[in-house]
Amino acid sequence: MNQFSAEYSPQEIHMWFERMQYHDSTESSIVIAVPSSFVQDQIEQRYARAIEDRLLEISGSPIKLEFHVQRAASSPRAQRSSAQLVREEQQEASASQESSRSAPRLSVTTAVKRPHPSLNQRYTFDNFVIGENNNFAANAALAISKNPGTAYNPCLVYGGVGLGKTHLIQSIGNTVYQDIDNAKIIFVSAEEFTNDFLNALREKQTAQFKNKYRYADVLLIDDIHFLQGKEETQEELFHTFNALYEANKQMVFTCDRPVSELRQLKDRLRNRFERGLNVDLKPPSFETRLAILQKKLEQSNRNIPESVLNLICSNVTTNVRDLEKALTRILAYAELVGKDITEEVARQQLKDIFVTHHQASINIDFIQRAVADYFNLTTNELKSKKRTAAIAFPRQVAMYIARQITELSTTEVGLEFGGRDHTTVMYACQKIENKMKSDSTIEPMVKRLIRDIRESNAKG
Ligand SMILES: Nc1ncnc2c1ncn2[C@@H]1O[C@H](COP(=O)(O)OP(=O)(O)OP(=O)(O)O)[C@@H](O)[C@H]1O
Repeated sequence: MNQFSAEYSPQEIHMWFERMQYHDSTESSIVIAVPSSFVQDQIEQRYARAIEDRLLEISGSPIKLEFHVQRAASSPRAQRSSAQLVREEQQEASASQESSRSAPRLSVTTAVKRPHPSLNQRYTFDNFVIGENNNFAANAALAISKNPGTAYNPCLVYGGVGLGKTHLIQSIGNTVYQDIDNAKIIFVSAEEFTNDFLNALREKQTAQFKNKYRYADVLLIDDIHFLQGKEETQEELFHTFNALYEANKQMVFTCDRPVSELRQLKDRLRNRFERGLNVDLKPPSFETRLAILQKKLEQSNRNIPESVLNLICSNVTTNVRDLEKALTRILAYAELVGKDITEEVARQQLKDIFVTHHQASINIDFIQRAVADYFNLTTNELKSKKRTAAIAFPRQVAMYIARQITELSTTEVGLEFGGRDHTTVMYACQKIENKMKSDSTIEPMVKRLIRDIRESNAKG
């Protein structure tokens, strides 16, 4: 390391080199122990190539640098949460940055930059309210943004409409963009990726296309369910995926359902998506909905009575975008018409948004009531934890019907049946499908129930 001291500042040596320890070696590699993935990533990006070049000079044969993350079990540092560690290391990194020379590849930056051209500046972690429905996904996204290309790669965030998927992956992009100089961040919807690819084919510019996507440091693709049935684009994404994965570049995708439920997706691409961390976003609880509205009010420096906030949160339950829409409308009304916002005004102005949400929930209520009546049970029994055959089978029928005639995902159906997991719903649907094949009485029964439910729903 002596030769390095002439080239690097004392701060850099203290910050990075003194945190490396010899761990192991083979003929062609040296394994270095480091205290965290973040340190590993930084060393890889800043110095690995220079160290490997120096090792080649000294030994005359290529020696690869490998890393082993080793946290001291008993140190107070090790007892802190990984999020705290990431934060601390990030702060230390920023502090040491001032005195470090500019790195040849990616390096941490402290200056606030101009917005990224394809990212919405509003989509940041600061603006994202974390509740029980999204804390796993939000913390994963936060960890990725501090340490791209390491622990959670690839990551797939899935969930229903308007629950914050785009907000979360763009927050990753915005954070990496602000924190790391020269990081090449690509955010596209799956539709844009497809169009880009088809244009490249048409214009015979596939080499440019490959250069664009296969040299990204962070690739963010929104709404991958759009790729269903698009075999050529899937094939191209498969190769893009492999190139980035091999190069330890971060990929994050979003989808409106678990990948296992995407029907027209090639297995090998599905396997790639499933290889990393898959996290879901559920609809927010009443308290989280309230916190989201309060945050939006705070940001716009406005205020509305608590009773109106409660009214909105009680009536808009499954979609944060609609929650925002309701708030925006009521604030605009107050400003343009100059009236105080009362519960009555809110009820009047938000009638259509409220009705849409009630209709969405009526379907599943109808289904549960109709199925419970048919089997002479109560809806509470259907939603209960009881697993006796007399209840389990009707519950599976109700779940199957819910999947057939509503837009709800398996995650959402699971929530409506006492907070069950989406895999339970998938299992139930499979079970009913099998029974319909093996027992000729089942299919007519399910079809009749579906017809009755549709008719009574139409009558209102
Ligand atoms: N937890 C949250 N805190 C604050 N705002 C949120 C939260 N979740 C969602 N939003 C806001 O709700 C709106 C919809 O979110 P977003 O577009 O990210 O949803 P989505 O899941 O990508 O929807 P879609 O499936 O329609 O693409 C955005 O304006 C976003 O900022």
